Amino acid sequence: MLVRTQPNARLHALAAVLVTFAGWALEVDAAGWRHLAAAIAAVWAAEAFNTAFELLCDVVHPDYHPMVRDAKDAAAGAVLAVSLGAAAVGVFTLGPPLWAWLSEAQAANSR
Ligand SMILES: Nc1ncnc2c1ncn2[C@@H]1O[C@H](COP(=O)(O)OP(=O)(O)OP(=O)(O)O)[C@@H](O)[C@H]1O
Repeated sequence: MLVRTQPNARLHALAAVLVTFAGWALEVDAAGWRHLAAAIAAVWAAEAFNTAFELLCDVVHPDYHPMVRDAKDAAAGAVLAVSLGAAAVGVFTLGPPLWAWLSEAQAANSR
């Protein structure tokens, strides 16, 4: 349902697939997989709660209300915060092996 109805969830799904592929290609170790899996799960959980909250708001108060606006904005902010944290986990987990792979490829090219 999330992927079908929420454009952001489709982006999260694409990011999860890309990160999983990168982790496999870069041979991330068990600790790295733990961090990546926790980050991906946290983003999906936040997205699911945000969607549930938006649907509830729309049922309880379909008309415009500044408090509904603020409540929805706060819930969307939570998704953004978790997504930024997940991006940082991705950079710190995939960055070093990616850097090592790029350096190796460059050294092999210059030989
Ligand atoms: N009933 C409402 N009253 C006031 N503002 C609202 C109301 N419904 C939505 N908004 C505003 O519009 C924004 C988008 O709300 P909507 O329910 O369309 O979520 P969405 O487009 O699925 O967003 P998201 O990207 O957070 O999933 C909210 O963050 C809020 O600022």
